[in-house]
Order: sequence, then structure tokens, then C-alpha cells
Amino acid sequence: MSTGLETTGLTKSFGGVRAVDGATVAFRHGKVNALIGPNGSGKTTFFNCVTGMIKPDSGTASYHGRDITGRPPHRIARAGIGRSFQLCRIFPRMTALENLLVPVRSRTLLGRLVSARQRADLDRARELLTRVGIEHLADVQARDLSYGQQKLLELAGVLMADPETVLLDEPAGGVNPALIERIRELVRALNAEGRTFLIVEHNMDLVMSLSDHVVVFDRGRPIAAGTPDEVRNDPRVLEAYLGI
Ligand SMILES: Nc1ncnc2c1ncn2[C@@H]1O[C@H](COP(=O)(O)OP(=O)(O)OP(=O)(O)O)[C@@H](O)[C@H]1O
Repeated sequence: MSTGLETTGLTKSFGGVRAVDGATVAFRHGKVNALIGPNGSGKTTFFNCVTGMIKPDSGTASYHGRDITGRPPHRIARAGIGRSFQLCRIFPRMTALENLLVPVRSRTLLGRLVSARQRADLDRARELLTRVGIEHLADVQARDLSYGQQKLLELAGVLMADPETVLLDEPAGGVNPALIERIRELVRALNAEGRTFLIVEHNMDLVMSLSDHVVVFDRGRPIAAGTPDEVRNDPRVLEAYLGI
């Protein structure tokens, strides 16, 4: 079993609240992993710690055995981890296509000057819009896309950097059933091509149908991990969710 992203004793407090409390987790590399748990159990904070958005107070995060604890987001991205956000991060007045090109272009000055590179980026952006099924919306301003379409655009944006591991924060939240189905198929296909996924999601149907490995958080730390069937039948998980 190959491990990519791992944490040991990861901890982050906000004031008196231990949002992440000594979390030791190993995700399965090459697989679809899900991180689930009740509201406020620390999933997003955990995500933010491993992607460099916030610095943990203590503990470590590593990727393929290399320490990434507290590294800035661009360094972690360069190591091969891409992420989406719970609330879409897009530029509303830019078109869908422009949204995919902005982060790439601004990455290096050289990149901006080399037209062959620009053409390659443009080709890739169009290819990814097609891949997520919104190529017909390439020239539409992002603010005029539906919320689900914006999420697909954000996924395309994450894929622009060609990350080996993709972290998705609530990809199905607020998205209509048809687009949830598309997201499910996309994750399956991208995973079959070798991409690892780590998904924070409340939609249990999506989690259970998509994941190889599910980690359940409660009060800032994992309380169970295993296949969907294993966690579904775990009394600790039922207790955390239902308080029984
Ligand atoms: N920036 C912050 N300042 C203060 N408290 C925070 C901050 N971010 C998170 N928290 C608190 O940390 C705890 C964990 O929150 P977090 O958002 O990580 O949980 P979550 O599992 O992602 O929740 P949800 O499923 O509702 O998105 C909560 O009690 C939350 O109120």
C-alpha cells in the first residue's frame, strides 16, 4: 500500500477551540479518499493545514515521506497537491476560459513571454473545459455560470497545474443532481488515470459510491477509517453522527 499524504499529531487551535486535535492520518495514494465528519469536526481546518493555508500549532504533514509542514501553499502545490475551496474561488467578471489562464500566466514572467507556452496553456484550458463539460461556456463570464458550473470550472482550474493529488472541499455542496453525477464520473475517470483524490464531503451517497478509503473525523481527530462498508457499520461513526 503506497502512502502519499500523511499527518502525525496535527493540531490547530483557534482561541480555546481545538479545531484539529492531534490528528494522525494516512491517506491511500492512487485512491479516492474521503474525509467525513459532523459539522465543525475540523475537516476544513485539517485541509487548510496540509495545503499550507494555515500553519498547524504542532504535528507534521508529509507527502511521499517529505516534510511539508507549514510550507507555503505554492510550495505544496509544486510538490503535487492541488486543491479546491468550499466556496468557489473564481474571478466573476472573467470568462470561464480566462479564469483558467490567469493563475498559469502569472506563475512566471518567462511563462508570460513565451508564446508557445501560452498556446499550450490555451490548448490545455480548452481541453479541460471540454473535460468538465462546459466548453460551450468558455466565453461566458464566470458570474453568469450556475453554482454547479462554477464548481466544475474550479475543478478545471485545479487540474490546470496537473496535480498528482487533488483535494476537493465539498465538491457537491449546493450542486444539482445532474452535475453531482458529472462530478462523480469525472473523479472516477481522473482517478483511473492515476490521480489521487482526497474529498471532504457531506453528501454520503457520493462519498460511499466513490471512495476507496474513508476517514471519519470527530472533534478534530480521526475516530474511524476504512472502506465505505467498514465505516458505515462502525458504532463510533454512528455515535458521532447521531449522538447515540
Ligand atoms: N478561523 C477560525 N477562527 C475561529 N474558529 C474557527 C476558525 N476556523 C474554524 N474554526 C472552528 O474550528 C472548528 C472546526 O471547524 P472546521 O470548519 O474545520 O470544521 P468542518 O468539519 O470543516 O465543518 P463543516 O463540515 O461545517 O464545514 C469549529 O468549531 C469552528 O468554529
